Amino acid sequence: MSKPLLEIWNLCASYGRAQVLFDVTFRLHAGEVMALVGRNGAGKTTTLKAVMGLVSASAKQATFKGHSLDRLPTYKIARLGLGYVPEDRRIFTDLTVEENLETGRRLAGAGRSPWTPERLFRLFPNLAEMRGRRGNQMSGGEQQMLSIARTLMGNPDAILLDEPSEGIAPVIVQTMAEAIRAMKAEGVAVLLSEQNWAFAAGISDRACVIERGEIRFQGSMTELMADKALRAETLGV
Ligand SMILES: Nc1ncnc2c1ncn2[C@@H]1O[C@H](COP(=O)(O)OP(=O)(O)OP(=O)(O)O)[C@@H](O)[C@H]1O
Repeated sequence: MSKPLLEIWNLCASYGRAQVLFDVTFRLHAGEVMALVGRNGAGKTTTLKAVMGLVSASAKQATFKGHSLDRLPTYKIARLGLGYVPEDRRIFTDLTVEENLETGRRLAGAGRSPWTPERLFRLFPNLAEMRGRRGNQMSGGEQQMLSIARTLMGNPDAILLDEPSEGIAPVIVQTMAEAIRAMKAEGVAVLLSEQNWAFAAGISDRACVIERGEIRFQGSMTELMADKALRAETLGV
């Protein structure tokens, strides 16, 4: 397998005196979709935030494209090409879809074709139909897609998506799945934190199972699908 794009070892994090991540270790390879799955409160969001430097880690060894992330502030991590879409949809509600996309624009790395609004509208056809609409007139699912599209405007090599299917209508969940597959086809690696097992299983190549802040499994999605006992114990599915 190719050299990992993102590599995390022994990540530990606490809120006050309560430790919530214990030696979390995983790798994300270029062009793959990996699901970080686990029950409510297992530590998925904290893992993504700690990778991005938004939660301070008591121990962290992380590299992205060979650069150490250990002491970098969040904006520098993002500039290396690691995009992050939090659960709470960071869009500008007073701006239109097109204006929101412009706020995310950054130059693409050498040899890569940059994301443009037109390319993103092919990925998210429903955003194309509302390009002049303001964020505050969009549904939660539409805002979620805009948040992802805006992050792609920064031309990341990989993107961390926190629960993209949460609280959105089933028809939009399907569009979201197609968009994630298309992102992968365009060469963007995706680390997806998810509680929606069916959604994660349908689009991911590999999976990490996190339970009470510890990684219990890392392997192919096919392997995890076959391990009914582990799924029942750690995910309840
Ligand atoms: N700001 C905070 N202060 C204190 N404890 C927190 C904070 N955020 C999360 N926690 C706790 O840390 C643990 C891990 O939470 P985290 O949000 O990372 O889990 P999760 O797997 O993403 O769950 P969810 O799907 O509910 O977001 C939980 O026990 C949670 O209660």
